[in-house]
Amino acid sequence: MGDSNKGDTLRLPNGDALTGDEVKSPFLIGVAGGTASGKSTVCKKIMEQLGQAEMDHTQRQVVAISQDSFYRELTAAEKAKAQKGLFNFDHPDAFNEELMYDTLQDILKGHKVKIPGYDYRTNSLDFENMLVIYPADVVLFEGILVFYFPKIRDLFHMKLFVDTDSDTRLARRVPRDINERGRDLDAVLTQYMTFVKPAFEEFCSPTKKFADVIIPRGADNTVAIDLIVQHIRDFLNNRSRPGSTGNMALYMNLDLNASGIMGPDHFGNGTYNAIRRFSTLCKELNMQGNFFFDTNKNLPHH
Ligand SMILES: Nc1ncnc2c1ncn2[C@@H]1O[C@H](COP(=O)(O)OP(=O)(O)O)[C@@H](O)[C@H]1O
Ligand SMILES: Nc1ccn([C@@H]2O[C@H](COP(=O)(O)O)[C@@H](O)[C@H]2O)c(=O)n1
Repeated sequence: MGDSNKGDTLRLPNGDALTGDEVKSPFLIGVAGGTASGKSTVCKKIMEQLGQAEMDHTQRQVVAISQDSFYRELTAAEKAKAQKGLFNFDHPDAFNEELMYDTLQDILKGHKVKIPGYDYRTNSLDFENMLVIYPADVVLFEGILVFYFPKIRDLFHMKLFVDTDSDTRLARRVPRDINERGRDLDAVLTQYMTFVKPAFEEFCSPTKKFADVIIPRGADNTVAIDLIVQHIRDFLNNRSRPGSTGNMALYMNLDLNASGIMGPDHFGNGTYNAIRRFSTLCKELNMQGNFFFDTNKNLPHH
């Protein structure tokens, strides 16, 4: 970070100030996309390529969290409905928005947090298997509706949308739900037609416009994943550089389409060069159809 930033107030993407010990705030990446689009697989690949997957949880620089941990607890009547496949888990009301927001805020403040796992067989949060999220440099938060709630959307430094066609998603969801989530074929198809598909069209798909980067074909798009991995590497290197304040928000919260207005005086030269490299690569990949970069920046947010 250049001297020009000394004494600046460090801020989260939503404008909240960070002070003192809180400056080791992680770079928060939102990963949205329809069911079975490959969100978890993309996150897993990113973690693997960064050598994080095999690392002890307490030591990881990059961690991934699922929005499923923020489903709200169901009433007895809702549980009964869910067991018959009659509860809509794809509607925004199925999530605990406040808890999700507070937890992400805690993470951005560099705090250790505990979140429950999720058990699809019982449609309930799994408090027996709490996940401890240790402070990290980069946090990936993935889920179908991570860009739906404006307050939460504004917390992300970077927003990725995994864009896989709906036939492929359904073809992947069916075996996954049968083999891993304890469902039968009829129930999967009925739930898909009754809730999943209409909710995708109403709530998830429209959030694609908020993405900074759209990844066609999900985890198959190795070019896009390599680029994102390289970008995160640049971050991690920049953060560990002597003299860096460690504040990712100042590094990342920028409009690359307008990056021509920023000169090396704004950042250290290493950071500036990393941004330029990223920007150039994005333009090239965009032209090759591997990546859509910031396509809808000017659309209204609602
Ligand atoms: N590129 C891919 N090729 C083949 N199968 C895939 C691919 N990406 C994901 N899958 C499979 O599809 C299913 C859904 O993928 P997942 O990453 O869990 O999606 P999401 O997190 O978006 O629901 C999983 O069984 C996963 O193994
Ligand atoms: N008890 C539950 C909770 C969620 N679902 C479905 O999971 C989908 C979201 O997870 P992905 O990994 O597919 O993104 C969502 O479409 C819900 O329908 C469920 O079936 N049961």
